[in-house]
Amino acid sequence: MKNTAGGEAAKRAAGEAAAAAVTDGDRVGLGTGSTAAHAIRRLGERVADGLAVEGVATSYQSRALAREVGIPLLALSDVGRLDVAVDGADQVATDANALVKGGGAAHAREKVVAQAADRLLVVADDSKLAATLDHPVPVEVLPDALARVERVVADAGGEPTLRAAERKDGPVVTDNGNLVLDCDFGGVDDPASLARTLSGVAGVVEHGLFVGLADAVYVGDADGDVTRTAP
Ligand SMILES: O=C[C@H](O)[C@H](O)[C@H](O)COP(=O)(O)O
Repeated sequence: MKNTAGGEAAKRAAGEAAAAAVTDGDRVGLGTGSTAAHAIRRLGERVADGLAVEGVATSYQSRALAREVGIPLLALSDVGRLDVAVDGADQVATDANALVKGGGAAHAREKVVAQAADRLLVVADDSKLAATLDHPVPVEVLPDALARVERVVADAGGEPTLRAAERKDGPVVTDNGNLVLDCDFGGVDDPASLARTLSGVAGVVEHGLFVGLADAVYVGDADGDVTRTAP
């Protein structure tokens, strides 16, 4: 669904619905990706109409978009608490309790923002829902720890693939200067347990399993309808 007109309508509907839940005076985490971008654009329109918010970007991309649409920005490094964050996901468990994120390699900053926010609003089109998470889990890795992390992931039953750059020879390098392993574990029956395992490995900067962080999930469909669910 990602590049279809229906997919785009679904993403827009979800993003704009979550942007409507931001209130005057909020400090807002601005997620990364094509769905969060719709929320950022809508927030920019609301700022132009007088909404007073301050944004904290999760990536180069979301910072550039927020500047373009006129959202005042604070640096993530200066902010310890946010009122709300709006962010996308690569896959969402139907019980809304666990997500896979990091398709754009922004999940480390996204998780800092998600944990800092009083409310995390997740936005997604309906193709992202899954009863069992089976999307490869992005793992951001210190370059020197690559071989070690690959080994641990394999021992845990995963198949790690170093993410390759497009239009550049070699690997993706994150905004933080690290590498990304996309780790295919098949179906993840216990996301919390896998999250603990990955977090315990030295050299793992952050992984893309977000467990128990979402406060609401806005799911859009091709007709532009949005369902809001909470775990
Ligand atoms: O690193 C990127 C983020 O986690 C994105 O929020 C995620 O990949 C979803 O992106 P999109 O809305 O473009 O599918």
